[in-house]
Amino acid sequence: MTTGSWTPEVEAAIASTREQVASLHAELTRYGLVVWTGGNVSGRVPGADLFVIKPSGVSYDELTPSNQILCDLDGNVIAGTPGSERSPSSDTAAHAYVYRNMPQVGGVVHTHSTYATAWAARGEAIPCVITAMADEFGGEIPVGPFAIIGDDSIGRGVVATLDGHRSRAVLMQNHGVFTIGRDARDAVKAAVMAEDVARTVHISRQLGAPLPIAEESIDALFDRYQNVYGQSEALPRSSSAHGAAAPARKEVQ
Ligand SMILES: O=C(CO)[C@@H](O)[C@H](O)COP(=O)(O)O
Repeated sequence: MTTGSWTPEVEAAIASTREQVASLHAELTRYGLVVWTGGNVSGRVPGADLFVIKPSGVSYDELTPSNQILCDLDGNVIAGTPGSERSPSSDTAAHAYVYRNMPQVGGVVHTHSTYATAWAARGEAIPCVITAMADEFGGEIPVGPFAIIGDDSIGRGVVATLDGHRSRAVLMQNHGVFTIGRDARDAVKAAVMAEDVARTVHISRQLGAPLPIAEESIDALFDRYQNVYGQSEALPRSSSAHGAAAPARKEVQ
């Protein structure tokens, strides 16, 4: 365990990240991506070598900003901080490895969502056969290696698969989904959309052979969705029942 004292700006960033990570866990249950205490969300603290992650095995309806766990980028819990009396998520080493090796990533999510995990169990990438996949993932959702939980081997598999890949989601073989994003909300969106397209493509395959989309069309769809879709940053944002409108999308490399 390490301890720390920070500037008022970093303290504020820590508090804001705790709020965001705690509330985003409710999106995983809202969209049916997790059961019991499975899955987890983490968020990098802007301006600091820190991230916030859920406590291990704690019921989703008990998660609050103050019981999220603050860690350094080696996955060490910061002693004396709120929540530090509990053990962090069992995937903390994986999340930490991603943050250390993908500096552009601001959020990481893990689920065992049903359809995406069924594809992971077969070790098969989800082919890009619907425009929603081109929009969100810029192509297929790839498969990462089988890796046992508990050290950074899952994180190594996530980084090895996604670094330089347009997809923000990876199907870790025989395990489940890991997603990355520019922040925790973006990573949660990737997890929601990964399960949605996994279900659609699965159903399509039950009816017959889905038709591929030409690469140039995938590129055009991805570019439009990442750079044109939604509201410009300059326009006033309207909040919605689902929270503030998503900011203009930027591609996570
Ligand atoms: O995949 C696993 C367990 O096999 C974990 O990711 C759990 O799904 C969530 O663990 P905690 O975050 O509660 O420790």
